[in-house]
Amino acid sequence: MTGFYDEIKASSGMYKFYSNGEWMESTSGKGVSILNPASNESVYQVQACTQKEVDSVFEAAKKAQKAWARTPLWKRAEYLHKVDGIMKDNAQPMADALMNEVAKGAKDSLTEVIRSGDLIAYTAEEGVRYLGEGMLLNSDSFPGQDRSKLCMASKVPLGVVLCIPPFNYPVNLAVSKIAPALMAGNTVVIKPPTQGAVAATHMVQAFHKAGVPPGVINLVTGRGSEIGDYLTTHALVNCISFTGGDTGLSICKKAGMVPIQMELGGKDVCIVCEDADLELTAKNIIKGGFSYSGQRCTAVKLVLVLESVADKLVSMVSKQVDGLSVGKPEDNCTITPVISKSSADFIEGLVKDAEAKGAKLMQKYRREGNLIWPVLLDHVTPEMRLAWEEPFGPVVPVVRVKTVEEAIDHCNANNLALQGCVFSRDIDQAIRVSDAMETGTVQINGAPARGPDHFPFQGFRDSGIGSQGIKNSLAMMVKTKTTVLNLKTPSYTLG
Ligand SMILES: NC(=O)c1ccc[n+]([C@@H]2O[C@H](COP(=O)([O-])OP(=O)(O)OC[C@H]3O[C@@H](n4cnc5c(N)ncnc54)[C@H](O)[C@@H]3O)[C@@H](O)[C@H]2O)c1
Repeated sequence: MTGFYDEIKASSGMYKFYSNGEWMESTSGKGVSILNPASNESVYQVQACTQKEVDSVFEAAKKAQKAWARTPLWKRAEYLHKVDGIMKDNAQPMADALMNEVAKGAKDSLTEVIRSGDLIAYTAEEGVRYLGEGMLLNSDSFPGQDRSKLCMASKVPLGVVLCIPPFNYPVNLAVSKIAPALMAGNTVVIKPPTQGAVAATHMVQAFHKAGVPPGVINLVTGRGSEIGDYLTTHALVNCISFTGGDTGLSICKKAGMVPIQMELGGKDVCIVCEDADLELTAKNIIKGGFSYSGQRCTAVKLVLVLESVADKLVSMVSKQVDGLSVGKPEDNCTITPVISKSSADFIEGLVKDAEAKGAKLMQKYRREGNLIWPVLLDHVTPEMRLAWEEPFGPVVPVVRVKTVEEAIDHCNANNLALQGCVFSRDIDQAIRVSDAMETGTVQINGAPARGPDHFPFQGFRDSGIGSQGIKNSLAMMVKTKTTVLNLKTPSYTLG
């Protein structure tokens, strides 16, 4: 009996890439090893695709696009609903891959797959309504015009969309690009992160099994640093949808005349006012700062607390940090090994810098391989790197401020401006602070979060271009086309 995922793997054990409806092995004969963050040992191998293979997937995507755009909207939605069901029915191996590649807790790995299915289904539902709507404009509303021109504005596909997700949500942040792109009549080429590539490969099998036509979805694997530039500057790319870190800034500089969607890094601040509910605040700092070891773009990455309540808050948060579970993703620990040795070294560098400059570590710093025990750092000052840089690890710095304005100024002085949050019992004050914070989203009395996935989601300044969230993502996957009907004589509807 053959299994659902059998064909995505070669007899050598290496995972295949997917081009024009077929699972294939690269002619390079080379693989890219994927290291398990817990052991730093190779756990999977994916194909190191060649530039010629990149060309062929783009050609397949381009060739398939017109026929896909001609497929009725309801039918595209039907395919996506089918993918949702198939993904959920075959979720466990995909979740296992996530656990092995990116050390995400077992339960959270499964949740990512299920949430991704939900996102696909919601996008199909929203897509049939949103994309089905156009606009009719009459010329006589503009000064000096009569009603002899009728303008029909409709939403048309962009063409081939290149989707590049990051390691921390390689399935969810892939489908958040793929589903709106496909609904809008585009075809896609996906380049998953190296760690996360096997989970993404499993995900593509759900599209294959749902009968999505050849060329509509394609997947290439290889090191971003090796084929990344070739992909993003490819002549057949019509849109780049990217989520990741600083790499996005350099992609923006190199990309040509194509729409770009960027969801980049964050330094999400948590402003704690004097009248905040400290129990609620502490709970949210723990959840926001430490879940998935702080490797979330929306993790709380800096607490800015008013001096008068700082001692109490720090003590409450610190007690809960002591109670966090640390260990293996298989055991559903909150704190698991961070993605790589270089990431662990980077985080350690930030902690050591802060310690050397006088920050008070509330927990003893401890590291074994890529596993870093959670640590809260009090008395962090603007001279320390941790006050500004994104650790992407289980490390939360606290800066004590004299006024709310000082906290707002710190927030706005950072080029990273994804999300932030403010805790206050006074809703007028909370709104005032929220309005003054120049970040893409501000949560009032709650931790930063991307979900639910239909909420608009965007970063300001170096944190992004464009707005995602299901409806906004659909809007970014189309361009406007207008058809103007010119009448020989003006015509007016009289009722
Ligand atoms: N704003 C958001 O929605 C959001 C969500 C999740 C993660 N992030 C950010 O992502 C970062 C962590 O993820 P990461 O380490 O995977 O980011 P990264 O920038 O290192 O990698 C992101 C993706 O880019 C690929 N890549 C690398 N070099 C490339 C190149 N030259 N051309 C094209 N692609 C290339 C990688 O293979 C990966 O798929 C953090 O900064 C985090 O804040 C942002």
